[in-house]
Amino acid sequence: MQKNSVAVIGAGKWGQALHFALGQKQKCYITSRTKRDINNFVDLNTALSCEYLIIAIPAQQIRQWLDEHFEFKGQKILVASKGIEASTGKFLNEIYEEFIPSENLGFISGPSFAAEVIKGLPCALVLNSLNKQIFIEFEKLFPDFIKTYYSDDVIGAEICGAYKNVLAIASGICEGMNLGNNARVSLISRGLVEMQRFGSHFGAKMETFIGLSGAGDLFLTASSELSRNFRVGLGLANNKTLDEILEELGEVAEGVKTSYAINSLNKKHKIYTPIANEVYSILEGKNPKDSLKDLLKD
Ligand SMILES: NC(=O)c1ccc[n+]([C@@H]2O[C@H](COP(=O)([O-])OP(=O)(O)OC[C@H]3O[C@@H](n4cnc5c(N)ncnc54)[C@H](O)[C@@H]3O)[C@@H](O)[C@H]2O)c1
Ligand SMILES: O=P(O)(O)OC[C@H](O)CO
Repeated sequence: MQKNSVAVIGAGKWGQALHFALGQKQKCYITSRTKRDINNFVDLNTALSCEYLIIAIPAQQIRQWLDEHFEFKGQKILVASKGIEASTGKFLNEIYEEFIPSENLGFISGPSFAAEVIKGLPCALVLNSLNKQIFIEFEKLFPDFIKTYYSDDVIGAEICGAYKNVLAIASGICEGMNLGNNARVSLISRGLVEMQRFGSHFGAKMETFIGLSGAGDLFLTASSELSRNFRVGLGLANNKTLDEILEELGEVAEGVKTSYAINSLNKKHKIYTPIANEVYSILEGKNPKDSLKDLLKD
């Protein structure tokens, strides 16, 4: 393993933004499935030999990627994805822990549009790990324009990062239906309560929901067309099919598959999640106007 070396795995929007950010203080490698014309682009084996890895591949692809490509050699890993595995209902920390010891794992959360990070605009992020040493080591790698906070609430961060994407779809639907600011903010506020109810069932801490990982990322994602998930919602309200929306988007919108995962988890654990239920139903073909009626009377 190359001591003190850093690599980003996955050269999508977020991988490239993190590569830019981490490249401010030290050399930062990047790799992806297909070769890209990016500074310090390396093959996968070179990246995997780095001491510090930041993995930014879509949530639904993580298990297969770890299974087929990853070899644990003591690397310290920061997970940059946000989502829940639809086929199993597992949170990303649960998947990673099947392959890597938890003391080597950290998880990024908080409001962070890649499009702004790649311009060097300021933001604040949370690095979540059960091992504070992971935070101490990764914190030093981040540039001055990103303020990092520590939390040990890994499950809380994972749930917030995943759930807010589903709520952003709901908010985009609300916006696309021209329901007004009162409706959108009511939806976001009740979404925060719903996300906290869901998360506390799995042991997440209350403080996580009112901080950057929870309210912070939810307010950002559910109120801006920069969000891919919000744009999925706009498309659904405008009667586009999901296939059309995803094709136009050309990037991952994690909230779609995550809403399937939440639908299974809330049935299994009997958690009351009316907004996520309606997003799931709309993705399955329900008319958003019927969802609105049901949400107002539920
Ligand atoms: N874009 C953002 O603003 C942002 C911010 C925070 C977190 N995230 C999260 O980061 C993750 C990645 O998002 P993104 O914006 O980079 O998405 P993206 O659609 O821009 O890129 C996804 C990348 O993953 C790669 N990929 C897809 N399948 C793969 C596989 N099987 N093996 C290896 N690589 C594969 C693709 O080639 C692509 O480079 C998502 O979970 C997202 O929620 C994104
Ligand atoms: O564009 P989205 O909806 O995937 O959101 C990106 C980030 O998660 C915002 O923090």
